[in-house]
Amino acid sequence: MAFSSETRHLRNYVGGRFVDGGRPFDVVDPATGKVHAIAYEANRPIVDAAVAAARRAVEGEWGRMTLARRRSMLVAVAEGIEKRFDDFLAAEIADTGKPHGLAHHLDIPRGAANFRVFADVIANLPAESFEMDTPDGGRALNYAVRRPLGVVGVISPWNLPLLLMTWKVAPALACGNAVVVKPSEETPSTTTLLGEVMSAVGMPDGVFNVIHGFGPDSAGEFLTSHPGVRAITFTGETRTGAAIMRAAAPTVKALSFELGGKNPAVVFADADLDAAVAGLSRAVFLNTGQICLAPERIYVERPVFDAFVRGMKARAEALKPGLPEEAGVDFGPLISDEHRQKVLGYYRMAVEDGAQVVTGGGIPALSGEAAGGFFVEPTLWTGLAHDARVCREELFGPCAAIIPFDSEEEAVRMANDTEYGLAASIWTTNLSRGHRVAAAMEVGICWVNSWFLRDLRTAFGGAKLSGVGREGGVHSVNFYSEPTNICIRL
Ligand SMILES: NC(=O)c1ccc[n+]([C@@H]2O[C@H](COP(=O)([O-])OP(=O)(O)OC[C@H]3O[C@@H](n4cnc5c(N)ncnc54)[C@H](O)[C@@H]3O)[C@@H](O)[C@H]2O)c1
Ligand SMILES: O=C/C=C/C=C(\O)C(=O)O
Repeated sequence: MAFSSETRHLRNYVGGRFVDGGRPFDVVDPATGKVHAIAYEANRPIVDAAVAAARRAVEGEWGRMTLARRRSMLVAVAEGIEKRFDDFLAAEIADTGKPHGLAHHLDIPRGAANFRVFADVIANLPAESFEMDTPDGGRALNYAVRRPLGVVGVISPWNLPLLLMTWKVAPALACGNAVVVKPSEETPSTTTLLGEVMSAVGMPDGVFNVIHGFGPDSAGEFLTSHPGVRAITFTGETRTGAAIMRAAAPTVKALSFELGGKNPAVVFADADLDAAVAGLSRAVFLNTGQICLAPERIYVERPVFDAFVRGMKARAEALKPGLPEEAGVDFGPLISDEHRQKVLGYYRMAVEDGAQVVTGGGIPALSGEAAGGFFVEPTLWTGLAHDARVCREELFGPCAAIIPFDSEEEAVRMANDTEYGLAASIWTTNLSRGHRVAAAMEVGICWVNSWFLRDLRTAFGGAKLSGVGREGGVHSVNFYSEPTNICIRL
């Protein structure tokens, strides 16, 4: 599969080779609305074969490999991605329509970085150890060794396809597991390419498997209900997480979920306003708002409210929508027409609920190929009640409601008044306030005077309906392996 002009065929990757079979389905380029690839939906026998291949890998060469060798395989995968950087870039851009610069700076480099980081993390783990008295006056030593879980199912979304998939695959492999990955049906290309890289670097057969398809009654459900899979790691919508939990319950699998959000940002009057406008306009509009960490509610202290809104409006209106490779384009389409209809429905709902539309609210006028793409305008609202539906439900679009507040207490209360709890972003130059408000946020990740600044060793995940568990650094290791305590009478 060279990522050039012709329609690509994305096959399932099982036991170290691409296999025939499965019902074909179209993969659409959201920037043009045109089909650019055909993927093959894995049926139950293909999923069974993938799980069996993964099992054999864990029990075979991969399971017996030294840590040093396993780590060097992870580094080889990172290098393999870098070697085919342009192919990954073209594949990610074709699936998502995102601007070239964004995929170039974020998605593909992070795909490689995820493998390097976990090759390091796994080499630097302390072993737990406790010495104890025995009832007869002797001594015993306890220590724990980590063992892989076995076969791990990875289910990933479409917004940052390579980044979010490798964020799970890399630590799972670092811990000695084998994986069966089901990428989003909207964005199957980079995961398929990773299969080619795995073969090229000599990864043992079955360590990495790819099954394409959908959720219910398709590859996703076959995987999450499979008795041979010991754990499911999932990123996506909260209600999909609930469905996966049900499917996984009869075989009591370990679960790690990174789910939806309705993230708040809080801008205090003492903030560096230019920095807040620059930081939050990036946060709201990057990847066309399709980042789980993006704020969709911005609370602004009243004295700086008007100036903040003016600044955000100017930034929104300076964005240039268009085809990914077009010069100056920094704003891509939404992932699908279906998602666009959902976002536009919320745009209408905001107006019905009394919003003043500061900017946007519709579809940009584009000509040429981009006219067939799934674009919407970057959109900002004021005048919405804090409990309006647009302020409560995740839109996953390039938009935010901007709401004034008068006291720190009120800001904290409104920010936390949500069933989600993924991320928050606080803007202030008051050091004590920054620490205080950050610690009061009911979220998994809180940034102060920044957003989406990532140290991959830190805990990442969501509170409340935004997730189950934490990944990142040792937190990933704690999910993808389990300790066996060994107690030795001395
Ligand atoms: N918390 C995070 O780190 C994080 C990161 C990125 C995206 N997200 C969330 O992801 C959502 C957007 O992504 P999406 O639309 O691809 O999510 P989604 O839940 O629709 O799909 C995610 C994946 O789950 C699969 N799936 C769907 N139904 C399934 C089922 N019943 N059984 C098994 N698999 C099933 C899909 O095919 C896809 O691969 C947003 O809600 C966003 O907030 C969260
Ligand atoms: O859309 C969600 C973005 C999640 C980001 C990460 O999981 C990460 O940076 O590791």
